[in-house]
Amino acid sequence: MSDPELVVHRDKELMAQAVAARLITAIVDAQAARGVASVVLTGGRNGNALLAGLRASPARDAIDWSRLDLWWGDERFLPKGDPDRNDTQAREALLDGVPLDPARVHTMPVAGGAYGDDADAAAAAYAEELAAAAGPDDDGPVPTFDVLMLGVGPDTHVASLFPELPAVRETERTVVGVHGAPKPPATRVSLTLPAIRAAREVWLLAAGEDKAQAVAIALSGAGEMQAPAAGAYGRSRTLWLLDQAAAARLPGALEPPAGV
Ligand SMILES: O=C(O)[C@H](O)[C@@H](O)[C@H](O)[C@H](O)COP(=O)(O)O
Repeated sequence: MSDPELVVHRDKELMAQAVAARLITAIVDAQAARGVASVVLTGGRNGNALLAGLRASPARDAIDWSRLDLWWGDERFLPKGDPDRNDTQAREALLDGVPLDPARVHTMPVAGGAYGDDADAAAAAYAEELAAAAGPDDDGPVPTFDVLMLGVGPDTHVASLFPELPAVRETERTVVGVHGAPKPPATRVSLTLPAIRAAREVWLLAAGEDKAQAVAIALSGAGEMQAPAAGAYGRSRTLWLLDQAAAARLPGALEPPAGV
């Protein structure tokens, strides 16, 4: 478990550019160290904005796209190609524009596909895919992701782990079906906290004043059942990437130095 570190950017546009640059460096470093990099993508506006920023960056050519594994932290359980699916939005923002190896793009199952409308079966299949990718050096049935990104919701949810719903209490399974989510669509598939904590680095993204309270709660010692973002940490690094509006309500002791 690593303690949270905070980086506060002037606004959400600059934050997207800076996180894109940070992600390029992290991928290049992981490929240099281990040959292959693995990244877990997040849905949401900040996640999509940083992918678009990455696509626009000339430094993206430093990445060997054929040696990058992509996974998702959660998915809205909707049919293939649905514009509200996180993977559809990621493809539009970046993935369709770079030479990825399709076998390394691990999208979550679609509704109406092999698992019909059974989100629990879809989750179990994704758990198997993760287990198959885990090697002897990994601690359990999930690969050690290099970077796992999570957008933080205004209610402190991350991935599709919403406060007080059963998914946030899961301690065994690595992926679960989520039913009755307060943010549409109600049915989702999500990594659980134990799977999230398998990552080397967890990056939490929040921008805008509607996130300020959630950020303050999650970083002020709240429990993970009430504030799932508080339970999201990486093995070696937990990085909160914020804009000034989202950082505005942090208690004094947590406030980073001004002027970033
Ligand atoms: O499926 C989803 O809806 C997302 O994965 C969700 O967890 C998102 O990341 C947060 O709600 C933050 O979203 P924004 O960045 O749009 O505020």
